[in-house]
Amino acid sequence: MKPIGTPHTDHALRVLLLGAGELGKEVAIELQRLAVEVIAVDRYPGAPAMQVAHRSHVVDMLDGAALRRLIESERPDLVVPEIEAIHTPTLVELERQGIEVIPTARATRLTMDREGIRRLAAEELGLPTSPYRFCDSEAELRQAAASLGLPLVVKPVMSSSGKGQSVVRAADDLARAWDYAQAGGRAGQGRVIAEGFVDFDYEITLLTVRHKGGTHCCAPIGHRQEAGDYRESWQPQPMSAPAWIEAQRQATAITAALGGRGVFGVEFFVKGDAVIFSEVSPRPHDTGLVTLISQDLSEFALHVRAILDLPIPAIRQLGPSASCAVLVEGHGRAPRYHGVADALAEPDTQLRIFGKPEVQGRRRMAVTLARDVDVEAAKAKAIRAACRLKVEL
Ligand SMILES: Nc1ncnc2c1ncn2[C@@H]1O[C@H](COP(=O)(O)OP(=O)(O)OP(=O)(O)O)[C@@H](O)[C@H]1O
Ligand SMILES: NCC(=O)N[C@@H]1O[C@H](COP(=O)([O-])[O-])[C@@H](O)[C@H]1O
Ligand SMILES: [Mg+2]
Repeated sequence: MKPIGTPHTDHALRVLLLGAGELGKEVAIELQRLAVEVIAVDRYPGAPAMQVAHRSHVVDMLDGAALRRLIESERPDLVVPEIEAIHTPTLVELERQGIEVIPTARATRLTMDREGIRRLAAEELGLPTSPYRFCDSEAELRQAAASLGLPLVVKPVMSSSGKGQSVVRAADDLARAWDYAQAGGRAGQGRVIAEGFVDFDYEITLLTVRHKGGTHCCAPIGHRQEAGDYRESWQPQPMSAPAWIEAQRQATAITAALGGRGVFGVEFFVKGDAVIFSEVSPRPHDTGLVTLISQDLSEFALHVRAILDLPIPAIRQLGPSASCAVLVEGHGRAPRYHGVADALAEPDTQLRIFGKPEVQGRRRMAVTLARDVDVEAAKAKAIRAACRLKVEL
């Protein structure tokens, strides 16, 4: 890795962020603190990370030719994907030509497609997962339901944050689930995964950092999801000793198979001592926003240290903590935020407002963060803060 230089000069160390949402904004801030030049890219202007980057581009990252032109003109030292919806075959080609992709181009290709990561985890590494089938038509979905049984979770193979995802509890719902997945998938029509419903006690994200000194799993993050999107997360989630050991084993195995350096968000379902792999993000995870208040080095700071080949000698926990997503529904541009003072009135409370320029439907616009004597108290405090924030569209 060349040394850190001075932004806006020939000596700058330059990072290109593919995706400029709330997670990228925090990564950009951490890079800015070290005088790394940040170039933020997204599909729309005014995206959160663009607001704190040195410069930005609006590009359709699913367009391989446009992505190649952008990367070849910027010649960044590191390409850091922040979302899944990227033309990853182009990243694979560019990596062969010497462009460094975080964590690796192959990891971004495998994880942008639920089929790639599921086959790697279940079929190559033998990790326990929900039973599953891939289906290309409603008829195949019916066959999957007959063989796997109900309930089933149906998801487009290319989607995130629960888009196009639904739970089928009765055979009558299969047609609706198929249509919903077709409308909600990122690349339009296409393949779905049908997964047997896992009846878990709780679910976790294990933030796993691969860095020059080795691999480290952060304390487990518990979270609650609604409609496939996270609502609250907390750290640490209490776990039995065998489940904790098994989750770390699986997280180490899947991240080693993906390779490269950086933070991964490894998602598991836990039932008793049984740990079932769900999926993994080869980048900071939304449920990991809680680490902005729970750790001395947040997942964003850890990602930056890992990708710049800097040491991570210790990660300190600051106390039981929680985050609460602020979802806004409606239609409007340039929202205004009321009740910020009320939201921040209690001790050990923080807020991040992402600065997204508009809402069309439902969108996560902010997150509240809280620390308290235990995770239940922290969660209640984060929810109270979120309720006090009023977003005017
Ligand atoms: N097979 C399953 N059994 C039970 N619950 C499930 C199953 N699959 C998904 N879920 C629930 O739906 C949530 C979202 O699923 P998943 O993580 O696969 O979607 P996603 O769109 O990739 O979300 P994100 O991008 O936010 O991680 C899970 O966290 C879990 O709560
Ligand atoms: N679960 C994935 C996730 O949380 N991704 C985060 O949401 C942004 C997109 O938000 P938007 O849909 O509001 O533009 C992404 O850019 C990323 O920061
Ligand atoms: Mg998920």
